[in-house]
Amino acid sequence: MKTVIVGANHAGIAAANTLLDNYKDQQVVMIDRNTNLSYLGCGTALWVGRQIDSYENLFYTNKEAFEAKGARIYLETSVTSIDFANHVVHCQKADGTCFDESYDKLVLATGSLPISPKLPGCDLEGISFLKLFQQGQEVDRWMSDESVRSVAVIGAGYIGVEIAEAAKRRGKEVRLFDIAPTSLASYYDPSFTAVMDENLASHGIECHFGERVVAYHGENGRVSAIEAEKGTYPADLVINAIGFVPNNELGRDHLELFANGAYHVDRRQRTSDPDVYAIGDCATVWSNALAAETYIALATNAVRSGIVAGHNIGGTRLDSIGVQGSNGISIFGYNMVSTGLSVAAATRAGLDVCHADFEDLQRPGFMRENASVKIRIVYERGSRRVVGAQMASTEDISMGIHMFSLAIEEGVTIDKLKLLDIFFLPHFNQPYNYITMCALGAE
Ligand SMILES: Cc1cc2nc3c(=O)[nH]c(=O)nc-3n(C[C@H](O)[C@H](O)[C@H](O)COP(=O)(O)OP(=O)(O)OC[C@H]3O[C@@H](n4cnc5c(N)ncnc54)[C@H](O)[C@@H]3O)c2cc1C
Ligand SMILES: NC(=O)C1=CN([C@@H]2O[C@H](COP(=O)(O)OP(=O)(O)OC[C@H]3O[C@@H](n4cnc5c(N)ncnc54)[C@H](O)[C@@H]3O)[C@@H](O)[C@H]2O)C=CC1
Repeated sequence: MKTVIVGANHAGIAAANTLLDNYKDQQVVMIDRNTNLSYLGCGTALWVGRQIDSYENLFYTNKEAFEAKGARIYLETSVTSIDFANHVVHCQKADGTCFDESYDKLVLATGSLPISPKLPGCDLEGISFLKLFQQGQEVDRWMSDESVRSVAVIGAGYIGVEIAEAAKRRGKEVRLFDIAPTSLASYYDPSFTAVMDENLASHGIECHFGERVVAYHGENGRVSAIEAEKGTYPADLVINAIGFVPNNELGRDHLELFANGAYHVDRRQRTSDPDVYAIGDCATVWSNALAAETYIALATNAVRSGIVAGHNIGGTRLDSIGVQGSNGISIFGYNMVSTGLSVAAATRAGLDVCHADFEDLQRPGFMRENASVKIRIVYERGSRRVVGAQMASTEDISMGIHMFSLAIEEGVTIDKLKLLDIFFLPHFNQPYNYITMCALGAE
């Protein structure tokens, strides 16, 4: 059996490794137009902000590793089109030479593309995105340029907030814009985003939320300012981070699509064409919180969907168990984690939800080291099943959110959480843990 995988980043890598490590009869061909693979984009802000020494360790595999496993892998090679009827992938190398690859099974792992604000002046030099390793290198070069004194970041989602912190850590004047009224509005409710906004402002980032950018301005072909609804501001470097769209350029005319253009897949990652699978940022996911298909572009989803597709192609039936979109962020030492739906997201999705809030110290007051933890649990009014949770603290609260992820996945109710067995040890938490107290406070 021959499987061709288009896209050899996180999702494609997971599918290829699953096939190569478990199904020795499989012939695997991987094709990617980039010069590199496995780059951890999450490291860009850490490296640009000099929180890690270099980008060297932000790659976790390479071309040779797949060749050693018997795969054929073509980098700097674009798939230009696919003949789905005859099972042929048309490819073009960087030097212009073309070749075809036939397939028995095809995996589309073509990921996502950054949304580009179509604004006047968008061709000026000094306007960047932050999707690729090469773009991270470009931004780092700009940050090292003394003439770059002010940086404007458009989009205060995860990428925008993280790169704004990085620019501040590099001593730049930083302005952060978003059309939403707060940062991180897609993931957290206002009582949480307000704390992040304060954290950003207190570290010197000028936040312009609820303010749309309308144009870039420049001199001698280089950006020098951005114009927004409430004013024009200096900007020697602009970083666009206003979200991703699924990259469906190869299959949109043949395969069934979700509302935002992602390939519709079933729980085995199969598209509407039985010989074609789609994984990662170009495909939909099943949300256990929504109990519906949706789109959540995360490396964690990319990897898991690659594993599921790999096993199904290899001959082992494996259904995706769905996702909760668990995610986290840490900005100037303030940590926020969330899973499932915020009240705002649940309401937008038409769910009738309630929520319980609580805030307390992590440990008993007699402990020398301590910090406050905010928590919100979101649950459906009728079924009382947990559909989301948000937590925030300077403490590492990441392990707590994994429990909520499992609770959502398994349909656990808020009432079952009230007396959940949670250990007590003063080093770690309080006799009445904030999860217990939050759940007990539910109506
Ligand atoms: C700055 C940044 C920080 C992030 N931080 C996090 C994080 O902390 N946690 C997290 O979970 N997620 C994070 N993400 C999101 C995560 O990187 C993506 O969800 C993940 O990369 C999706 O993997 P993928 O393989 O599906 O798609 P992609 O990574 O987009 O890879 C798709 C691949 O397909 C190739 N390709 C596309 N079309 C063709 C074609 N026609 N021919 C040949 N090759 C093609 C591309 O070259 C690319 O290599 C971050 C993203 C960015 C940009
Ligand atoms: N820590 C993590 O888990 C990380 C995850 N990622 C993932 O990568 C993907 C891309 O991240 P982002 O680009 O940050 O997308 P995002 O969806 O997280 O944020 C985009 C932001 O841009 C804003 N926006 C949209 N249009 C705008 C406009 N015209 N002007 C100003 N603001 C506008 C939105 O309100 C939103 O706040 C996301 O799926 C994200 O989850 C990225 C970085 C870190």
